[in-house]
Amino acid sequence: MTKPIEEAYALAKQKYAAIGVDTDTVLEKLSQIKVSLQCWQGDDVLGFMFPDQALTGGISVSGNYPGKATTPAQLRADLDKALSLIPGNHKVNLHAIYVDTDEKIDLDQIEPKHYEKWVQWAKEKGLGLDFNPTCFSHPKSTDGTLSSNDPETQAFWIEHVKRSRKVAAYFGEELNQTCVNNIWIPDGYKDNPIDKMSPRVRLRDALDQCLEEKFDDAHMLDAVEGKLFGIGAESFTTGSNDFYLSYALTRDILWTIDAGHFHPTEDVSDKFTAFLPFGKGLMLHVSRPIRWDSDHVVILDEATTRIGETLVRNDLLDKTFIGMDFFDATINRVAAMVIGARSTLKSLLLGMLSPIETLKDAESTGDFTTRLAVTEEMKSFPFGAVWEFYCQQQNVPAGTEWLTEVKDYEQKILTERK
Ligand SMILES: C[C@H](O)[C@H](O)[C@@H](O)C(=O)CO
Ligand SMILES: [Mn+2]
Repeated sequence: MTKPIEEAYALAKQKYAAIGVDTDTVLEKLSQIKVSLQCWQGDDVLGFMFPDQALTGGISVSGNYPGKATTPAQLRADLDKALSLIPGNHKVNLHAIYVDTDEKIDLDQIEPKHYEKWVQWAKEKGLGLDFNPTCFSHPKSTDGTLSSNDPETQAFWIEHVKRSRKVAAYFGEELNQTCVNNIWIPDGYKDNPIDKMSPRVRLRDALDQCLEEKFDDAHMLDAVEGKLFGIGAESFTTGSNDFYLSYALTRDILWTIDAGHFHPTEDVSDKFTAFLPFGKGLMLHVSRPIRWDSDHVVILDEATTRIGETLVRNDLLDKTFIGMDFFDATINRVAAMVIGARSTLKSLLLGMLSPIETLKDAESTGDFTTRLAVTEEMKSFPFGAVWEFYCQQQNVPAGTEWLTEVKDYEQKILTERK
């Protein structure tokens, strides 16, 4: 422990204690939270199955920063580096295309054995894993996937999603913790469709087939991720947010809320308490949309802060799986992971460091003056001192020192990659 960090924490602790917040308890609580680090930030969403296939599905990565991972071993090394700079014990989120096998297989052939090395690594590092079927960047995804009106194409994707659920359940069993299997498809139309019903009925029925096999909730939970629009599907998204909200509620599965998948002025955090009185639980894709679903690296902006605050203030952490979803190739990809994860954790810490009961009391007695005054004053409380102490406690660099480590890694490892 460095002395200045300890001293600053001692002062901060007193200041928070004066308003009824016990910082030691807060840090203990924060250390229990897992965020799921999306592996696809490490290689621009290419994966190892068809790495030469262009990224499709209306999502896009910009930039060409040197050193992206091109093998599973490289990606794991990058994740190791990133995780060593993020306080706490977390999960890694894989897409199906991140197989680690010498076999030449297609998406409708994946099996748990193709991901064994990921599981072995996760066990060694004490990590959890999440999973996603990859319903894009594939020759069969150009005209729809699960909602395709071509029975052969649709059957291919149903098989892929069924197999993805088996892989997810295998992860959960092996790692003894829930693996979320998140289903997102890019199906939609560039221009106004005439028939808006049939694609959605096909999607509903296809999903019902995918979900037929039952798994233990302790190992695998299904989640469905809606979206407003994608590039090339601006007029109609089959798996829209309303569609999946209804689907998740009626099938008792998780609803995935991606921060970039709504109208820009919507407050995504406001959706948590609209869904959870009825729904099983949420999966979050914490992201940063700039004008569109641009998947910028998460920072501690107002939207992210509101996500953290809402989860904490409303006691939603037990029902919410927190993942991140961004991919930026204009900066060092390992740094991107670290920045996004640290910022997400900071939003949770900020939420925990408020005098929630005092604020709730003020609100329930109609004292909105106190509610506004205290929340504003909290913004200049010594949150940074608590964060730095937490980093130190968790044996990760407290401040920008982590960047020195990433720069060093870049020089020694990333720049050597072809
Ligand atoms: C890789 C994608 O981000 C992802 O699977 C999906 O979650 C999404 O957000 C598409 O916009
Ligand atoms: Mn997403």
